Amino acid sequence: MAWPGEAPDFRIQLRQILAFAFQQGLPVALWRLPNMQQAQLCLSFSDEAAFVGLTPVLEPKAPAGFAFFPFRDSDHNPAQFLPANVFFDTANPTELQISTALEEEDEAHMQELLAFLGTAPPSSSTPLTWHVSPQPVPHTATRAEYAALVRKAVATIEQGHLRKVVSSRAARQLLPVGFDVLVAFGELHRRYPTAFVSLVSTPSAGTWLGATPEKLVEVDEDGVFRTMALAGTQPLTPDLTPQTAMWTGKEIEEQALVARYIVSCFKQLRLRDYDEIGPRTAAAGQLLHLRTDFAVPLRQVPHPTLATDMLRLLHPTSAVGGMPRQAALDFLQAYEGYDRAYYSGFLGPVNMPNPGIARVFVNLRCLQLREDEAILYAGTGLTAFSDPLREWTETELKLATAGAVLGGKVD
Ligand SMILES: C=C(O[C@H]1C=CC=C(C(=O)O)[C@@H]1O)C(=O)O
Repeated sequence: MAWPGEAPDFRIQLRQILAFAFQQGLPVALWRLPNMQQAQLCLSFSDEAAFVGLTPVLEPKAPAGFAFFPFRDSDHNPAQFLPANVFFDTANPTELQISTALEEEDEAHMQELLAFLGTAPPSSSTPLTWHVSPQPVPHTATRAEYAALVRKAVATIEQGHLRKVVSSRAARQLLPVGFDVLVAFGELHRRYPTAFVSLVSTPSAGTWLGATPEKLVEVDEDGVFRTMALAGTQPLTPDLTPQTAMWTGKEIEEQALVARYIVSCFKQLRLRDYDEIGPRTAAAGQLLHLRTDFAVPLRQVPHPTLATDMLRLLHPTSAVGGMPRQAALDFLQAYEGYDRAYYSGFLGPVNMPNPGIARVFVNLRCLQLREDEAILYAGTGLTAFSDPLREWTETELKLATAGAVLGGKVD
């Protein structure tokens, strides 16, 4: 349908929809795909309807919406799938797409939304008061605590119980005066053109902003399935380019384990025909990573549910958990010492705007907004060769990606 009322400017329109979602306690997701200019938004008319508990189904007949999954599914951090009741694309700002399958109670929300948009002042200064998670602020590790965690992981690897584990930590930073969540989204959009940039806000999960470089599972408009093995990190300094970067044995091993895990998932599904390109060096903001890209043309393989099956097998990948997978997850549960919540979970649009297209990313380089502070998250892949101080420095570099929208130093 046509945008109700005056369609002043897509930024103001996004602000109006976000203001409505926040005032009404409704879930909302705003995202910008890698290498695209336009942003898209999905608004749901019910917080309860977003609770699904199951890994989303990615096939074309499955519901359309935005997946927002935690690292570890729990009552504190429920798996969510925001139904696409309303879809807005800044490429097409005179239109608002409303789902045809609305429940009776959703109709009332729809009328309220239309009335709100029809009468809201077209102002770029409407304040936005985002949803805040009901969960407590997580423990934030000191440098000494993080070093102890890295040493414990290295010892466990040396004893032969693990090959790799990805430890992580959270950090807190006060929001700058006048912080605006939509301006921050725009800043991530501008700074990180090749990332998946997102703002997800629901009453139960709180508000998350991020710019992730890691694709988990994609099915594109040509029916091609893609995933990637991303690991190994070094700063992108002025004297370096992706072509000239050199990698240590530690980083090569770390990334190879992730690639091998993806291949083992294909094997489990008895899929032999896949393209594998890499590893190559890829830039992500101010960092470089090693990356292997995998692709499968779904129209040429007898495996129509490959994307859903791979999503179930891959999450959490060894780029955020470790190898062997269960042993690494058990180690993190026992020793990491804080709740990752939606950091290193996954997120992205499914069958939206069109059926058959899904783009799901790992929630990295992200932060969670509280009333007056941000919680930032970052992790590092550990092998037998990891050094505690280097790993701490690497988390600082990673925290700075999303932290760039806060100004000042993150501790
Ligand atoms: C766990 C994170 O990054 C992963 C992805 C790329 C490189 C990584 C690394 O070098 O450790 C991590 O596996 C994070 O950004 O918090």
